[in-house]
Amino acid sequence: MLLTGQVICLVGASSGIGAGVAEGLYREGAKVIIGARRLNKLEDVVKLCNDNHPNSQGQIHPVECDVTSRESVQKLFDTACEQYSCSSVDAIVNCAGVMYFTKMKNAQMDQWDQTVDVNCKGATNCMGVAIPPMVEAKKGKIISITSDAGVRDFPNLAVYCASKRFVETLTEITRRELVGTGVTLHTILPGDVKGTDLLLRNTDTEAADAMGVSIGVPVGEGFAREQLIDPNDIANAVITMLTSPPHVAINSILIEPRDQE
Ligand SMILES: NC(=O)C1=CN([C@@H]2O[C@H](COP(=O)(O)OP(=O)(O)OC[C@H]3O[C@@H](n4cnc5c(N)ncnc54)[C@H](OP(=O)(O)O)[C@@H]3O)[C@@H](O)[C@H]2O)C=CC1
Ligand SMILES: CC(=O)[C@H](N)C(=O)O
Repeated sequence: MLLTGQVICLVGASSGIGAGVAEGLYREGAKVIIGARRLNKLEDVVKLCNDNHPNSQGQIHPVECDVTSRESVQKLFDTACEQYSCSSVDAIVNCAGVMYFTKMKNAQMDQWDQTVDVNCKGATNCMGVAIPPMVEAKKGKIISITSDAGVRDFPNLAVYCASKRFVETLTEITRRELVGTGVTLHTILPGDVKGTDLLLRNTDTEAADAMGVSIGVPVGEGFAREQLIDPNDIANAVITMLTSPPHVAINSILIEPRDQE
């Protein structure tokens, strides 16, 4: 097992990519605290990990967490330290995010607010909570799942693309600021990942139709292009970052379906 003994906080783990990353970390023997708002779905993830990997030396515990609240993120971090008897964690992985296709002329302002709150403020809350104890401990990795939208322009996703660029910029500047402290920052930029809940709450059918995607269904359903990557591919990218040799920092991984334009 590649991650035996590593203590890892994982937020946004109740479905999709985060649930897949949780399984990968557990499979590799990590001690994981998983967080999200839907506690019942987190409990399903714990059960799935135990059922699928009965011989793992890993541990996994669910904690209700809303990344838009700094107190809630602090509670999750503190729970990890108490549960696993440490003053900091080896890594925090942030998979929490929302994505809404919206045409700017349709002014879906509540969805824009939520995008900024979860994607941007969620990232600053994770960093604000994790960086001070990590610097004190002289070690720690902060991994944010952003998107290929962090480096590519997708029409009908202006606020989402901007939110992902925010996290890319935040990460790169913080990474440079913390050089020499032992704390490193990383992003994973996925293309389309199948089977996740990301499009379930979309409502702007005009924007979705313009992109040729179906909303209200798991990502991938109704896509013209069949080949997509899956959450386990992202889990493997996270594990690659967490297991690099000490003198190496894999700062970013852009990972897309081979045939995505
Ligand atoms: N699927 C894809 O094609 C791609 C996804 N991504 C990114 O990956 C990340 C995960 O998305 P994906 O797995 O696809 O979608 P899902 O909708 O399946 O997962 C989103 C996760 O974020 C959590 N979340 C949302 N709001 C909050 C909140 N306020 N506090 C805590 N957790 C929250 C959800 O949990 P809950 O609702 O229980 O709180 C859920 O666990 C997102 O950042 C997305 O932008 C990037 C590129 C491609
Ligand atoms: C821009 C995209 O559609 C990307 N696959 C994402 O979900 O972030």
